[in-house]
Amino acid sequence: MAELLNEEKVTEVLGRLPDWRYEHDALVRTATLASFPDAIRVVNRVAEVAENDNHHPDIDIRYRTLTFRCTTHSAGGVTEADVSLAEEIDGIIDALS
Ligand SMILES: C[C@H](O)[C@H](O)[C@H]1CNC2=NC(N)=NC(=O)C2=N1
Repeated sequence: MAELLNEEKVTEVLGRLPDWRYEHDALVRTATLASFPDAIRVVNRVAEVAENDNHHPDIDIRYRTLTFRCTTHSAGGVTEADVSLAEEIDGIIDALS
């Protein structure tokens, strides 16, 4: 079972992930892209990475604005897998913005 991160560790992680926040047992980030196709390109790339990692974010798509929620469903909260996925999502957004 993946180990849940405690409050102190989550705080430390958020220091490295300035675009993310901790909300209801998940790391959450919102990003607005230049167009709807650009947003979907980000979603498609994240989907490939998530599938490869076997760790999937919740994704909310509203026109150009994406909201990613990273939580480990099987653990009921944030684990290292969510931190890694958040970092990968940041890289994809930076690369496709
Ligand atoms: C069977 C499959 O490995 C599991 O359902 C994986 C898939 N992706 C997952 N993604 C996330 N975020 N949490 C999980 O617990 C999880 N479990």
